[in-house]
Amino acid sequence: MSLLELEDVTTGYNDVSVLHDVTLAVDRNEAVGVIGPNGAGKSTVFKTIMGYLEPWSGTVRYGGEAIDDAKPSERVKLGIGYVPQRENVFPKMTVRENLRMGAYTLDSETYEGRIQELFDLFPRLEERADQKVRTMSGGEQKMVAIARAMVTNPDLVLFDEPSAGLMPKYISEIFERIADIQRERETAFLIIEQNVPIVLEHTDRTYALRNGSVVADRESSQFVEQDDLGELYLGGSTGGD
Ligand SMILES: Nc1ncnc2c1ncn2[C@@H]1O[C@H](COP(=O)(O)OP(=O)(O)OP(=O)(O)O)[C@@H](O)[C@H]1O
Repeated sequence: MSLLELEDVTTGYNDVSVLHDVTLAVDRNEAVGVIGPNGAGKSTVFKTIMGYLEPWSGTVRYGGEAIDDAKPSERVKLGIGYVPQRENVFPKMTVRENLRMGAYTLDSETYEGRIQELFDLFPRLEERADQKVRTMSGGEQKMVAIARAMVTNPDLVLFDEPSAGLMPKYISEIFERIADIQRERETAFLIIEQNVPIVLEHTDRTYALRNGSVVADRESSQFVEQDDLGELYLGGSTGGD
């Protein structure tokens, strides 16, 4: 049984459908990428998983149970973490205060233990625990955003464009931390990326979306070997494989 499953999900905004029969799964401790051109529906997939959008048809299951009726906050309690692409930190607050904001569902004893575990995972954040986040580098701010999503000890983290706005060396560092988290916490990741080579290098499997449909679902290494990425991205292929 997969940790997360979307089965034949169709949804959209107002009366315009954006996703068409999207079927997607993430197993425990798996890193899965979602790629596709602008407007393909990647963020819409995330909004549907978090419960900000309801499926018009189809189902979202987590741990084998349908969660279509669960509010976003209930999905966080079930174990789904989310790192949005923008506005993912509180810039005027310190690192510690940002982590506290991620912990609103925890009692204070659990929270203190959790924070120490996170500081062990992100030593640079412990050194800067009392620094205001807006004074930190882009890479460090992204570390804060990941750590904040990890406070509730999720089994699955949705990560919207880890590489956005970062220099290459920070991008590598972010993906190394994701790999550390996977290794140490057995957390699964579902990652939207515009930086296709990076996501294919760092994930086990990847879905390609185009016009709201899944046009390919393969082991990430297979995308590189099959050499049809340009075609999938720019059009020409309409079927799955
Ligand atoms: N709140 C909204 N109201 C109406 N339409 C929307 C809304 N959000 C997204 N859309 C539309 O849904 C489609 C898919 O958008 P989505 O943001 O999911 O794509 P994306 O693949 O994440 O794109 P990008 O890579 O540019 O972020 C687009 O046509 C977009 O205009």
